[in-house]
Order: sequence, then structure tokens, then C-alpha cells
Amino acid sequence: MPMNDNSAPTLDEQAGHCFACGPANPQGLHLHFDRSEHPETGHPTVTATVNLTRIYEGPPGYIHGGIIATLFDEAMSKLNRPLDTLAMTRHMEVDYLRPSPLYQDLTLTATHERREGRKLFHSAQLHNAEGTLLAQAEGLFIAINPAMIPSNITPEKAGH
Ligand SMILES: CCCCCCCCCC(=O)SCCNC(=O)CCNC(=O)[C@H](O)C(C)(C)COP(=O)(O)OP(=O)(O)OC[C@H]1O[C@@H](n2cnc3c(N)ncnc32)[C@H](O)[C@@H]1OP(=O)(O)O
Repeated sequence: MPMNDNSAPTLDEQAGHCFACGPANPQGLHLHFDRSEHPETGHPTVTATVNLTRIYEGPPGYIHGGIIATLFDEAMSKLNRPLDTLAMTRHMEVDYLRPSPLYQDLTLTATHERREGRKLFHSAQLHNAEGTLLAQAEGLFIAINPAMIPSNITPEKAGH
């Protein structure tokens, strides 16, 4: 495993098994986000294209609502890095406006809205290819002490 200069795992290495974005998780979603700035506010924005199979089905033909929440949680969490902040989700609200179809390219976006001390407020949306808003979320992330994140997780230490 590649290491940084201190031979300690980097944050990306620590997060390699993240269910939503980790490349090392064989059962994960392997989401990839492009980062930019919001054209009006200049705040960090991220975008990903998602196209999910029946593994993630809830209602027949549609994505499970819990997976949609996962998409939003992950997209909003990706805004913390450009804000130079290590943070975890404290609160999230999801509006499911239309069923979100499987086997179609959908656009997942998230934008940083504002910061109040340790509190980071983000928003996220899921659109179909026609531009219809399918679901949306608001999230509160709290900046944490990096010491909260263990540097070496093994099955033995996780109790498996
Ligand atoms: C981290 C690196 C890797 C990134 C991976 C990203 C993965 C994707 C993101 C995730 O899924 S993270 C996993 C899910 N989240 C968690 O497991 C977090 C579990 N919760 C905690 O560990 C603690 O609650 C946390 C460290 C987040 C915060 O605990 P604290 O005790 O430091 O803060 P507190 O609970 O007092 O809340 C902080 C502030 O939020 C405020 N707050 C809480 N709920 C609120 C609400 N609903 N609306 C507005 N404000 C709210 C609360 O009042 C308070 O305001 P003040 O600081 O002004 O007093």
C-alpha cells in the first residue's frame, strides 16, 4: 500500500473501503466526482453521473431510497475536502420527489451553502437526463478531530 512521507496511511487510503466512493470496496458504488465552483457563489460544487443496476433496487425498476440517501450523503461529504475540513454527517433531510430509475444516467450534484463555525451546511440534488429533479437533500456536517478516524482497520480489530 502506498504511504505518505510519514509511512502513515493517507486519508484517501483510510477511506479506500468507503461504500460509496472507495476503489478498494468490491461491493461499493465506486462513485467518481468532478469538482468545480458554483458559478454564482464560487462555493465548491461536485457532480457525478450514476447509473445503477437492480442490486440497488427498491420499488421495481427504481433505486432504493436508502441508496439515494447514500448518494446524497457521499456527494455532500465530497465538499468538505475543498473546504479543507474533515467532517462527518450530523443531520440530513431527503425529499423524494419522483421515483429514481435504474439503468439510466442520472446526475448527482452537491453544493456548499454556508459555514457557521464547525457546522457546514450543504445541499444536493439528483436529476434525470431530461433535467427533471428526482430528489434533493440538505445536510449538516460537523468538523471533527482527525484523531476520530482510525488509521488501520483490520477484520480482527473490527471484531470479524
Ligand atoms: C471523515 C473522513 C472520511 C469521510 C467519509 C465520508 C463518508 C460519508 C459521510 C458519512 O456518512 S459520515 C458517517 C455518518 N455520520 C456519523 O456517523 C456521525 C456520528 N455523529 C458523531 O460522531 C457526532 O455527532 C459528531 C462528531 C458529528 C458531532 O458531535 P459533537 O458532539 O461534536 O457535536 P454536536 O452533536 O453537539 O453537534 C454540533 C452542532 O450541530 C448542531 N446541530 C445538531 N443537529 C442539528 C440540526 N438538525 N440542525 C442544526 N444544527 C444542529 C448542534 O446544536 C451543535 O451546535 P453548536 O456547536 O452550536 O452547539
